[in-house]
Amino acid sequence: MSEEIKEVKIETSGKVIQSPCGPIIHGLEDVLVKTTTISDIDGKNGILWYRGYRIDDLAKYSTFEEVAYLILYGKLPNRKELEDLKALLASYRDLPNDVYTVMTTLGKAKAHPMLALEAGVAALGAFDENPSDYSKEANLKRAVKLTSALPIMIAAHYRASRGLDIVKPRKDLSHAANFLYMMFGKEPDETSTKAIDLYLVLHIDHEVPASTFATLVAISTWTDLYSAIAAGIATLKGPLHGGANEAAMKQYLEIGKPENARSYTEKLLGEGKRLMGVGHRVYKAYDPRARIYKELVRQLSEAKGNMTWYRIAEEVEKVVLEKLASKKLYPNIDFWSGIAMYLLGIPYEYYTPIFAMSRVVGWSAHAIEYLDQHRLFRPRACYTGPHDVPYVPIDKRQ
Ligand SMILES: CC(=O)SCCNC(=O)CCNC(=O)[C@H](O)C(C)(C)COP(=O)(O)OP(=O)(O)OC[C@H]1O[C@@H](n2cnc3c(N)ncnc32)[C@H](O)[C@@H]1OP(=O)(O)O
Ligand SMILES: O=C([O-])CC(=O)C(=O)O
Repeated sequence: MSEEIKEVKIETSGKVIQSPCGPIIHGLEDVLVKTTTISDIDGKNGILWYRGYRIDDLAKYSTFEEVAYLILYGKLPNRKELEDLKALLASYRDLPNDVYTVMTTLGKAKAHPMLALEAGVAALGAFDENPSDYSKEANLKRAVKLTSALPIMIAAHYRASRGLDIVKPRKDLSHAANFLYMMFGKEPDETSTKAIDLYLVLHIDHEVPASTFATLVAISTWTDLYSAIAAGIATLKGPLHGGANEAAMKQYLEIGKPENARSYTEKLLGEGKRLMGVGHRVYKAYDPRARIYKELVRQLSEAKGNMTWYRIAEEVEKVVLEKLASKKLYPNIDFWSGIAMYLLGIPYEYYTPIFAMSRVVGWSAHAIEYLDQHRLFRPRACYTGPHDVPYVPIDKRQ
């Protein structure tokens, strides 16, 4: 590593590893990679803003379509702008037959739907009408197209995995209602639609988590938006990130009943293991999205007449607050979100895909924003192996 790089002074509040070449900011904690006007997090006080609006207000008053407009175009839409976006989303409610085939083939093969979604998004990219157009307008159109496409892909995978015929999308339903309609083949009730809609509002963007960074790294090479989104999906899948919603629900299923929750949680923590749906790199307070969605889960559980999963999570939460709050570890959104999906009859492997169905908007917005302040991401590693090792011909090697 050159002297010049060694001499760079790095100031960070994150964890630093001292290497022979200088400090390494472990996991890039608190490293700034871009400026943004899309979202902001106050991790100390547990506050999240989208384009300056508090998440609490948007969760209370806005639908997914409105918030998608806000994230993509930078302002809350007036009625006409909202209707135009809904019409555009509806106009894109279709997939090329070959993309359906990718999703149904992988569904029948019981491939994890996140893997299938990576493949589906890449396949959709192959059908782009004008792949050499990298303009902001073209990418915004692609972002809307992808937003319409992901729920269709997920529902097609789900139905094929259960040996069911696919249900084609309807243009007259909201984004959330159309998704449930394609999953279950009947128009959903208002409570179920609200549960999905709020889930989508709360997941739409979150500054630069691992998946958004993966999207940014990809787009920084001037690759296409589909490839960058596929990178985001690949990264979201992991249980330390979006995959935690699936992992948290599996924990609750293992616990089985509220009476088992305390001993299960204490045992797991006693063994030094991680509780899924707990902790966050940025929030050192209760995740504001978790606070909002917890209330929806409570209401949905009451409406469905099934309080078991809410009660289990509540018991686990008590232990977390007693034992982990001193380490500033609190439930995150994934702690609560899976329970709502479970109550809607959605199998747990689809919880992270539904996260992606929303986050595709944030990934796209960040990719488009980054292209305006673009520079290739290319960090360095500190090489700690030998140099100039004498070459030994294969027959003389030990
Ligand atoms: C939408 C989302 O992506 S939200 C995050 C979803 N992910 C999860 O819920 C998975 C569980 N949580 C975790 O693994 C972590 O909290 C992460 C990955 C989210 C963030 O972790 P980091 O900021 O990297 O914290 P780090 O790994 O350095 O952990 C700090 C300390 O907290 C502990 N810790 C962190 N999370 C947990 C947890 N879920 N359960 C128990 N202990 C935990 C670590 O063991 C470590 O303890 P130590 O200092 O005594 O060694
Ligand atoms: O911000 C993070 O690191 C993870 C997260 O909560 C999200 O992506 O929604």
